[in-house]
Amino acid sequence: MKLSELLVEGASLDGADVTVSSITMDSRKVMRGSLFAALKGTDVDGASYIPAAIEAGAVAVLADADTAACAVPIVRSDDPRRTLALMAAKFHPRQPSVMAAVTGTAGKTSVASFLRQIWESCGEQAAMIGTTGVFAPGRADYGSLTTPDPVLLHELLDELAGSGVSHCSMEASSHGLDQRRLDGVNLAVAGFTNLGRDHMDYHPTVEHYLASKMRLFDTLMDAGKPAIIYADDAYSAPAIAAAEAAGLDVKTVGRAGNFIALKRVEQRQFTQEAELDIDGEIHFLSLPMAGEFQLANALVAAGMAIATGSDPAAVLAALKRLKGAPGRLELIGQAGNGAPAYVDYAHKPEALENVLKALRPYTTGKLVVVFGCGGDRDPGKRPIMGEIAQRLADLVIVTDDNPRTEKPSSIRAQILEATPDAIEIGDRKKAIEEAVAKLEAGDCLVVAGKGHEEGQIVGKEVLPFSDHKVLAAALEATL
Ligand SMILES: CC(=O)N[C@H]1[C@@H](OP(=O)(O)OP(=O)(O)OC[C@H]2O[C@@H](n3ccc(=O)[nH]c3=O)[C@H](O)[C@@H]2O)O[C@H](CO)[C@@H](O)[C@@H]1O[C@H](C)C(=O)N[C@@H](C)C(=O)N[C@H](CCC(=O)O)C(=O)O
Ligand SMILES: Nc1ncnc2c1ncn2[C@@H]1O[C@H](COP(=O)(O)OP(=O)(O)OP(=O)(O)O)[C@@H](O)[C@H]1O
Ligand SMILES: N[C@H](CCC[C@H](N)C(=O)O)C(=O)O
Ligand SMILES: [Mg+2]
Repeated sequence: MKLSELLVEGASLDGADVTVSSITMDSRKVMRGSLFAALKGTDVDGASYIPAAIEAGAVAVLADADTAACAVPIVRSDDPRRTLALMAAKFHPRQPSVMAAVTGTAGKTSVASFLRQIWESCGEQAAMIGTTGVFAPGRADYGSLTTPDPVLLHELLDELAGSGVSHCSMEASSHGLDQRRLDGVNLAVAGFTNLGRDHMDYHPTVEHYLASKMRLFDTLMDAGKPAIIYADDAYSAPAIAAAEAAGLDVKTVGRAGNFIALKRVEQRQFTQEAELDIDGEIHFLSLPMAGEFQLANALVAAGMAIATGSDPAAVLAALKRLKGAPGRLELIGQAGNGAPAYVDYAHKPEALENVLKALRPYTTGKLVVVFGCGGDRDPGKRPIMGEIAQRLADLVIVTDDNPRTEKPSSIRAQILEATPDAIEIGDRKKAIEEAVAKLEAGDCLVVAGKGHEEGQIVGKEVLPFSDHKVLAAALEATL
């Protein structure tokens, strides 16, 4: 493709109009004919790799407006990340015709998964892109980033559209939004679940974190398009205000919802029965999963489906058959004495609090939690999560999550500061086995933090590890 055909608003070409055969933001992936996007990152400035990229065959460079001239044409931009995403969208032009993105601190993966399931059940060719991977008819790829980088994302959307996918849900992480990874995605609907403490290692303030999330509404959506907002969160009001200011068609769901109003909910151990008011009509819903937060996620997903044209009756029918996303309050099994054991992806304070509160009503004996915190991530959440576990569980086992490049024992020590009664077992497998061994009839166990993950990151290495497999084996041994 000619460079001039890839040019977008806000970018100008300094040099000849060459033919570009691929786009990349990583000098190590440059091939002959590539456009190399030199981006300022958190660790390094991509501009320092321009000579290496040209050496490797780059025929053009995309960079900051003030970048010095080099041996190849330069596309200059005041916002190179956005320009890169918009150029990638032109280079890979096809997208599923109905694209949906959901943001929020917790619930994105669940909403994206629920929305895909609803669409599928309504007969659509549906896909989802998120933390757990890419899922589409005949395709299940294990994931890495929640929101892929823009080049990969647009390539993927083009591929999905080409394979017949008409509907696609995706997660919009705050990193993804801030780094313009989703720019250029033609969104039909956007969703918001909630806002809590997360990624304070990346965002300087909560306001910055919220503003990053609100890019979904104020930059990525065209005025008049629907925004589905969960109404019962502490941050619902600012999210509604941001969406209204962007001229979106705001529809709210939840107890205070105007689009889908939750009138009543009765929790059972493995299901919940709800009454919903949609357009003045009361509908009964039996959701086949535990945890009121999952009902909140289901309402956001249902709202997004209805707002993009799905029939409300078909959507409600789909909700009755919904499956939880892998590793989200997932019941793995029961010990020989009947005590249930779950895996959950709670790796941030509000999530841990929610999951423990969701399980408490069905626990006649001890509520047992095994968890740790990831290394190279916000250390501030460690004692907060320790305090939550101390307050809401009866037996706490503090173990390792993904230590990454940090010393595992010091991560554990920061959690243990606030959970003095906890047992410390660094080895995650032993911790899970010990927890199962301590289960008595009436107890309930949740292994939190790693959810669907299939590896444990120690140093720079990913060692095979699955909470699901370890827990299932430990439970099996008690039968
Ligand atoms: C902190 C962060 O978000 N970093 C992301 C960011 O990297 P960066 O641009 O800051 O990278 P950098 O290392 O400073 O390099 C700057 C530039 O130089 C380039 N470079 C670097 C070295 C070289 O030899 N040649 C070269 O060209 C890099 O490709 C990059 O373009 O952009 C990259 C491309 O999109 C991402 O892969 C990378 O994600 C890292 C791996 C990561 O761990 N991110 C996590 C924190 C993340 O994004 N998480 C969110 C939220 C999770 C959730 O809550 O669900 C997610 O969406 O997954
Ligand atoms: N609506 C919600 N409110 C509060 N907590 C929730 C909600 N939904 C999910 N959780 C908790 O957060 C965990 C992660 O859920 P999910 O994967 O759906 O969210 P996410 O936003 O995609 O998270 P991540 O940013 O880590 O990918 C769940 O395992 C559960 O503990
Ligand atoms: N997408 C999140 C996942 C964290 C999962 C948790 N197990 C941890 O390692 O902290 C991140 O990269 O921050
Ligand atoms: Mg997710």
